[in-house]
Parts: sequence; C-alpha cells; structure tokens
Amino acid sequence: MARYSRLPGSVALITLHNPPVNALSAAVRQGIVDAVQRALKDPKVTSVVICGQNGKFCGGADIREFAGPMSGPPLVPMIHAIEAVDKPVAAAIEGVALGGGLELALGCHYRIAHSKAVLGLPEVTLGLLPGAGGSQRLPRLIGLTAALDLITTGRHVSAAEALKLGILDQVTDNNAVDLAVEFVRSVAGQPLDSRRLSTLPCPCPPDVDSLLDKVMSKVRQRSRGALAPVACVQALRAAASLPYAQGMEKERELMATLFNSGQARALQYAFFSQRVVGKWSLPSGASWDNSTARTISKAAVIGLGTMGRGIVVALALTGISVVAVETQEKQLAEASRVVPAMLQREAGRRRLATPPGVISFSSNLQDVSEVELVIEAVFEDMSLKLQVFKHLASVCRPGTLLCSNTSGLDIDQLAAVTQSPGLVVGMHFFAPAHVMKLLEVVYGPRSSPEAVATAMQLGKRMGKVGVAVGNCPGFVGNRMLKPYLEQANFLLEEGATPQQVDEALEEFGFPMGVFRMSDLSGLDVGWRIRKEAGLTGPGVESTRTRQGRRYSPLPDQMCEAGRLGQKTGKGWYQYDGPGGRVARSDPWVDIFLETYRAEHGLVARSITPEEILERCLYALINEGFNILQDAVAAGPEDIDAIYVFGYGWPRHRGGPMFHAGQVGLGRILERLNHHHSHPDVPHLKPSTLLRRLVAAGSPPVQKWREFINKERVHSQL
Ligand SMILES: CCC/C=C/C(=O)SCCNC(=O)CCNC(=O)[C@H](O)C(C)(C)COP(=O)([O-])OP(=O)([O-])OC[C@H]1O[C@@H](n2cnc3c(N)ncnc32)[C@H](O)[C@@H]1OP(=O)([O-])[O-]
Repeated sequence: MARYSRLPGSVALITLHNPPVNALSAAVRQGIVDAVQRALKDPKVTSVVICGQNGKFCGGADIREFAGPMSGPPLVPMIHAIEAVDKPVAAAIEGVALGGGLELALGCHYRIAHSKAVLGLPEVTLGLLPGAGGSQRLPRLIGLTAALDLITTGRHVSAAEALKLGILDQVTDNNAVDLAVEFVRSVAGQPLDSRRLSTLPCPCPPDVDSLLDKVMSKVRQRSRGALAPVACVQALRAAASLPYAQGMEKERELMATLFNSGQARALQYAFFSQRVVGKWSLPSGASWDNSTARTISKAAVIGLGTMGRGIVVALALTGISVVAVETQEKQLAEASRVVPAMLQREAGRRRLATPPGVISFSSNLQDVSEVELVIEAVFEDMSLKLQVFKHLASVCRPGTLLCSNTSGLDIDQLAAVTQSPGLVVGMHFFAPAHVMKLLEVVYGPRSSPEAVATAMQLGKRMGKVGVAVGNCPGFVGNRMLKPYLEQANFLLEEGATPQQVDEALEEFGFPMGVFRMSDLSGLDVGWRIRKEAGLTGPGVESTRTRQGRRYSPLPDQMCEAGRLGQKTGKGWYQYDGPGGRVARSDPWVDIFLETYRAEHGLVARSITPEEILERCLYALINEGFNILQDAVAAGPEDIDAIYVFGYGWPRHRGGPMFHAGQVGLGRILERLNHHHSHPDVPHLKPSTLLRRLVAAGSPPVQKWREFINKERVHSQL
C-alpha cells in the first residue's frame, strides 16, 4: 500500500509501504494512484514527495507477482500520470531505488537521495528490460552512452555516481525526505516542462550507430544466447532514434517478448534460489534461524598455492586479520610478494579505499595458535591433509574452527583426527577464490550447527553465495561434474572432436566447453585423482573398463604424452606456447583419437550437437537427482545456485535442475533410458527420484523439496 499524509504547509507525502523492500505490488500501485489523485485534487497541496517506509525507497516491481496474472493498475500509465502532474513531485530516495523503483523516480520531476542510497536498473539480470519507461527516460536524462552501460549491465550505482551522471538533483548525508520536502516547497509554482523527461531529446554521440553496434556485439559475446541484454540495446536504439511515444511502443513490444520467455522465468528463479540457499537447513533440523554463528576477527590459511592465496585475499577484504602459513620457503616468498598486490587489485576493483585486513606471513604452523578459524588449503592429498589437521588440533586453542578447502575429500575423516569433530567443516572455494562467488560449506555427520552457521556467515561477509552441502566424494559440484566429463570423453571415443563437444556446450551458453576448460585448469589435476583412486598408473591394465565400469583412458594418455593443457602449451588444443590462452585445434589430437579408436576397434560415427548436449547435460542432471535423493543437497535451488555461481552454467537457463523442469522431466527420463539402453553407455541409469517425479506427474521445481520430504517419510527413496 501507499500512505498519504499532508505535511504542515502545502506538501503531500506519499509513503510506499510493502516490507521488506517496498516492492511495487498491485496494492502499492493502487495506493500510489489513489494518493496522487488526492494530491492533485487538494487545492491546498502545491507539491508532492514520494518516499519509502523504513528507509528504503523501492526495490522495483514485485518479482513474486510475475509468476501469476497481473492485477492492479499497470506501472507505465501510473508513472505517466505522475510525470503529468502540474505540481512538482520529488522522489526522496533512501536505501534503494532499483528497477521499477528508479523508473518511478524518473517519472518524478526531481530526485533527492541520501548519500548511502543505491540506484540502478537491474531488470536485465531478471531477463527483462526497464519496461516502465526506464529504457526511454534514462537515456534522455543522462545520455545514450551512460544509459547503455547502466541498462545492459544492470549494475547498481552509488548516490555519488548517480549525482555525477545527472540522475539525482541533490544528495544529502542527512534526512533525504526532509530535504525533499524543503526542496519541493522552494520550487512550487515553477514551470515543470523541462523536468518531464519524456519530453526531452535523447543526447547521443555523433557516431550513434557504431556505438550501438559495438555495445550489441559486446553484450552478445558477454552473455551468449541471453535475450534480455540484446533487447535492452534494441530499446535504447529506439530511444536514440524515435520520438518518445514510438520508443515506448518498442519498449512495450520487447518487454512482452521477454516477459513470456523461459529465460525471464529462469533468471527470476535464479534470483530467488540465491536467497533460498541462504536459508540453509541440515537433516538434523538445525537451520539458519535456529543456529548461532560466531563472529570471526582473526583467521589463518594453511598452504599458499593458488587457492590459499585467493582465500587470504577474500578474508583480508572483509577486515579479518589473517595469518598466512606456508612451510615451503620458496612458495612463501612468492606468496608474500604476490598476495599484497592481489589484495590491492581486488580492493580497487571493488572500489574499496584501502584493503582493511592485516596479513602476516609465516612458515611456522605454531603461529596459528591464537586465531579463531583456520582454513586448510594444502595440496589435495588425504594423508597430507590428515597430517595438517592433527597438527592443528594440537596447536590451536580449544574451540578453534577447523575448515578444509578440499574439493571432494572426506570431511568426516579429517574431523576424526581432531579433538572437536563438531568444529570441522569444509569450505570449498572456487578458483580464483577472491573472485568466484560460490562457496560450498560441507558438513559432516558430526559438524555442529554453530560451525556451519559460522562458515555460512563468513562466506556472506566475503560476498560469497554459500551453499550448505552434505559430505560425499566431490560434494555437489564436482560429484555432478564427474559423469559430465565422463560422457564428454566417451563422445571422443565414439567419433566427436573436442571442438565439436565444446561448440555444442558453448552454444548452450557455457562460457567455455569442457575440453577448453580442462586445458585451462590443467589435465594433471584429474589425472592425479584418478591415479590415487587406482584407476590409472603403473600396473593398471590399459582397458576401457576399470573397476567394473566403462572408462576412457584418453585424458590419462594425454597427460602421459605431456599434454597438460595451457600450462604446457598443448592439451586438447594447441596454444602459442606454455601459458598461451588462445586455443587452436591441433591435428595431433585428431590423429591421436583416430589411432586410439583403431586400437580399440571403435568406428567413428557422426555425433549431433543434440546428442552431445543430452549425453553431457542429462548425465549431470541425473547425478543432481541422485544428490537430492541422498539428501546431500537440501533442494534443487542449492544445486542450481552451485552450478550458476561456480561452474559457469548459463544463468539465463536457471541451473541444471531448473533446466530439467523446462525440458520436461518425462523427456529427460526418456532420453536417459534411451542412452542407457545403448550397450556402450552404461552410466546413464536414471535416478529413482527422477522416475518418482515423472510418475507423480512432473511437479514444478518449486515443489520438489516437499515431494522429496514426503517420499522420504514414506520410505520411497
Ligand atoms: C514491470 C516493469 C519493469 C520493472 C521491472 C522491475 O522492477 S524488476 C525488479 C527490479 N529490482 C531488482 O532487481 C531488485 C531486486 N532486489 C535486490 O537486489 C535486493 O533484494 C535488494 C538490494 C533490494 C535488498 O538486498 P538485501 O540483501 O537487503 O535483501 P534480500 O536480497 O535478501 O531481499 C530481502 C527480501 O526481499 C525480497 N525482494 C527483494 N526485492 C524484491 C522484489 N523486487 N520483489 C519481490 N521481492 C523482493 C527478497 O526475495 C527477500 O525475500 P525473503 O527471502 O526475505 O523472503
């Protein structure tokens, strides 16, 4: 709703009221329409201020309403009516003015904000465009170039930047509503024509077409296959070239297309998933709202390889003091040189003045004795990690939280060598750890709710999307990756090339296909893990079946040939030299694959992009269902957030489990059955949960949690 009040004198105050962010629900829109009418009719009112309850102007359209039929007054005419009012209307912006919230403010004649306010048109991140006139009014206010930046990225800007851009008329450190009231009183009676943005021309640079073409190719490259950024550029082209009314017509057409696209639904689902995973719960019943987190001010990181260095930076950026320990002198010296520069760079990128945390480097594990939390980030080797944990258990004071950055080893085994297994959790970061948003917080059977809550809260302080997951080999992300990689390798055996597989996946929206990605991260990482698992190495017979399952030795043979990826200048592709970044296809790989197939009596067949996607993605999705069935992830949103924030799953496709729902669970089941029945593709046996969901009529993804819980109660899973 919106409250109307008459302030002493002649100012009407309209206050949006819809906690927590005063989103523009049907009731709020109706409230605004009624209040504006009242202000118009009251002859004693000479000016109007619109503000939001509880220090938040408005978080935009109510995203929850997008799922159902629209009711209440529409936004566009409501904002037009405000712009047309013949008494000055000012938006008093505190907290946030985002999306429809900023569009509402752009319909006002003046905008006055608190210095801590944040503004933006983030609709593009929800698969939409600023469809309440924002795509036409903002460029008229701040010029085409700046509007293209804001609207195609959806980035939030500070009040200071908004003032500089010309979005705001005034900024105050004091009460923005008081200032707005004072301001509108002072301008009452003055002409408003030049304040109505819809009547202004759009300031454009001389080479407007080349600017628009450049931005269009940039957005297409940045978010391959995403519709909204393209539509945003089209709407801005209309703003630059058409009169306002025709521009609005174009905005309406584009918005209608986007609104009904699966991509908008996927992105809105991703928005809510990100929030759902913060409300974690464990099978024990412990959850975010009944567990207490400790506030950490002093932490340590053990191991200063690539991951450890990134974790040190991520911690230091929050203001935590970090003891960074590395026992190898050479590595320590390098880290002491590199980490401060990384910190400086990242602080600059985040526009933080000076990195607030204090880092001390040490080669002595004894120096962690006073910290409250340790993150172990040594080499991925269980015996080494056990040694470190035993040592930590004897060095740290009682009550210290011990975390491991393992990417898939058993947390419980690590906990078992400490005196307080309840204080052990996994904190699985993703490289580069100071940049990537995902953090898997891994709880073992003995991890305490306090330890999980602390790791989740620490993740939030570091700006991560933390997802609490159960303990199993590979946890969620890497466990699902395994069948995906396996199928990609099998496809090479059957006739595909690395380029064909990568192209299909990149066309789907991944920033990098599986083989390009392997080259980037190094083929030796998986090789070492497979050697430890006894799947390859001296004495292991070179067959295509290992430990009772189909196995492709292709990646092992690449490593044996010294082709470890970008670092050696050769992998699935060739590069200009070691450390080269530009992948080119390599005839050596074609001959290698042909020889391999001939040796194993395999006849290459032609493989379609559809089969590549089905084999790779459905294998991954199927494992996702197994993970839900095993209660390793609490719900499909957890898996989807992990894949969107950590594995490059295209956000406009929601995540693997959401995608399964979009494709249709029946179809996924049918294709898995089809591939599974093929004699040489034995790893695609459909999960029981998938079968049960299909049998239950394929409920929407939002209902799966409830379904799984019911099935579990009735022991069907
Ligand atoms: C149609 C014409 C064109 C216009 C299109 C638009 O405006 S599109 C919209 C353009 N606007 C945007 O894209 C802005 C989207 N919002 C944000 O970016 C952030 O929420 C924030 C910066 C406003 C506050 O961050 P924060 O960390 O302080 O808090 P938090 O993030 O945890 O959220 C708290 C609670 O509020 C909920 N909720 C939030 N916004 C909306 C909404 N618009 N609607 C409904 N609900 C919303 C959120 O789900 C959560 O609910 P829960 O889990 O408690 O049940």
